[in-house]
Amino acid sequence: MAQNPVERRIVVLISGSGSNLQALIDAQNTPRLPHTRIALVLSNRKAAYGLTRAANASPPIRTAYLALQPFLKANPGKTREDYDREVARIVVREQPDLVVLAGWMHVLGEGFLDVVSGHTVLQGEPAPPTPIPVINLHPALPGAFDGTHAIERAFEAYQRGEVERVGVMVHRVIKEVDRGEPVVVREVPCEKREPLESFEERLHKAEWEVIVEATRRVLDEAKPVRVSVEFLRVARGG
Ligand SMILES: Nc1nc2c(c(=O)[nH]1)N[C@@H](CN(C=O)c1ccc(C(=O)N[C@@H](CCC(=O)O)C(=O)O)cc1)CN2
Ligand SMILES: NCC(=O)N[C@@H]1O[C@H](COP(=O)([O-])[O-])[C@@H](O)[C@H]1O
Repeated sequence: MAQNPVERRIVVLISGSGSNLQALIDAQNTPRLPHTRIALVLSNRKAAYGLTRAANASPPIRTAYLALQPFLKANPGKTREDYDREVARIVVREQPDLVVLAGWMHVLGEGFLDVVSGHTVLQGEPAPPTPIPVINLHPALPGAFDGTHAIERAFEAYQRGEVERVGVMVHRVIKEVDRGEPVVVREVPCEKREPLESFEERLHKAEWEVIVEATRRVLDEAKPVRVSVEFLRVARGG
């Protein structure tokens, strides 16, 4: 009797519209992302539409909100590192197999990274049994346009002839921003003199594929799942 595949759990961190979160929601428990469930969506912006996407999912996905400035105001004397540790506490409680940064616009410091890697144990919380991998979606190719507004910066550099290639990547998250090992890299075509909007539309479509592919790849490293023929048949509405 084949064992029931072990479910893989992911936590997704967002700050905005959540179109990449939506790609993950839609891919859950399909052959693209088998036996995988989003356990929690955490946003650092209350108005992030991604929170609505999570609530509207079927079944609904639990959400949480924690922003840096309100946290500091509510906890006088606490620091950014304390905030990062609180983010880690929220995440680790879900016992995820993977954390995906899908438009999460906050640089995570050692307060977060040391907890999810198991190097630091939070008081009153069990340490994760194994280091929890963290990956980030970034709208640029490795080694260029680190940080925010990368789409616009890369697009303008291409139009000025300063770069010949643009694209998206998902990389592992380390302390150095956008310098972690690439997991999936996808070049996105760009046309000279095309409007930014048409490039952005093409780039986002690539992101929605790359984020699912990268999530599957990293999950399979730790908990490989062979998709059963029966699962495929049911998934295809057979
Ligand atoms: N330790 C890491 N943290 C994060 C990484 C990473 O690679 N290592 N990736 C980023 C995502 N990101 C680009 O891909 C990115 C997001 C935000 C910033 C940034 O400068 N944020 C400012 C606040 C900006 C704002 O609120 O609009 C900040 O954190 O002070 C840089 C890069 C996610 N985190
Ligand atoms: N530096 C990180 C960064 O710029 N991330 C970018 O935020 C957007 C989130 O869109 P979404 O909220 O619709 O998923 C995406 O374009 C992603 O590449």
